[in-house]
Amino acid sequence: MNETATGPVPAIELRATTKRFRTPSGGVHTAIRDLSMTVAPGEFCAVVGPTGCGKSTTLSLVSGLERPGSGQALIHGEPVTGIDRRVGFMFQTDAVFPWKSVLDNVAAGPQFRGTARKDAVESARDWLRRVGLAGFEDRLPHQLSGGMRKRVALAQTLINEPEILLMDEPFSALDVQTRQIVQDELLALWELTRPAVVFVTHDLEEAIALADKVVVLTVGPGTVKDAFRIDLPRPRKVQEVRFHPHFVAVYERIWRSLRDEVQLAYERTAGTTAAPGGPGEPGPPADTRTGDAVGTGQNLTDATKGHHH
Ligand SMILES: Nc1ncnc2c1ncn2[C@@H]1O[C@H](COP(=O)(O)OP(=O)(O)OP(=O)(O)O)[C@@H](O)[C@H]1O
Repeated sequence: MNETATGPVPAIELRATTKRFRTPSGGVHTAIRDLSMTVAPGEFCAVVGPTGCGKSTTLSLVSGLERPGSGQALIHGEPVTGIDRRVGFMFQTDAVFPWKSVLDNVAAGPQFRGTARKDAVESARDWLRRVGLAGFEDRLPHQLSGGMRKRVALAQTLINEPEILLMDEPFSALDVQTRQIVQDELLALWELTRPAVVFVTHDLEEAIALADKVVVLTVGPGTVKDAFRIDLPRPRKVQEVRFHPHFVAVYERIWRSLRDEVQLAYERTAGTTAAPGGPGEPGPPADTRTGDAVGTGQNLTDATKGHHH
């Protein structure tokens, strides 16, 4: 797919955004530099990159929590000027009211947006059923398992029917089995309303299993290094898609791009005496060819077919 100008207006667009923060010591830290990317309406985009490269900062520009120092963040072609009701969030930590029941937590969003309590509660019941929590409406959040709390968070976010869904490592605190279940639930629910998604993760397997497109950021200040199209069939089950014949090839291709950045980030934090072998290779054993890192970011590589444009 060609990402440039002529297509429909992207749901999300970052145009050459740069973001600098003041550091406690009075210096300036550039978190992202000249970062450009787009997400089409209904597209599921995962963003991977080494620690500290600016993934969360990128999300905060889309959410309106932060403004770019230069460049532009756009939603449906309009500059982001603040928190937008069309945007939903899900973060690593759950944003629940601990003193409210599960039902009231899920109903809170629509009520805040002006829906009458009765309708909000009815809709919350529907969403709790969809995430498999019928019967748990009266529990308090702390009376649920971590996986169940994630489902509450999903219901809480999706009940507002966001056109854009921003997720910052939402499942990283879960054990592997629970994570896979909740990932499948996310995909099934996403299919219902198809928001445009930006999903930040450290886990390349998760990124590929979920996304239509995986964007690799460079070591900080982050900018887009590569973007890979993931042409695995949908609907997907994350456990099954891992065994798709293309999956390992896709993984290797993207890891080759990501690996150098991870290595650089590691060497920075380890000083000049980086341990040989560095951070190691997560995931499937790769047939390790070194270093044919590609392109300058704006090209979209079809990871399943292996062309670099
Ligand atoms: N409000 C802030 N003030 C100062 N520096 C910040 C601020 N927010 C982020 N940074 C710095 O900007 C850089 C990018 O941070 P960010 O959280 O976006 O990275 P990340 O890729 O999400 O990291 P991780 O993968 O570790 O979660 C980091 O060096 C961070 O310390």
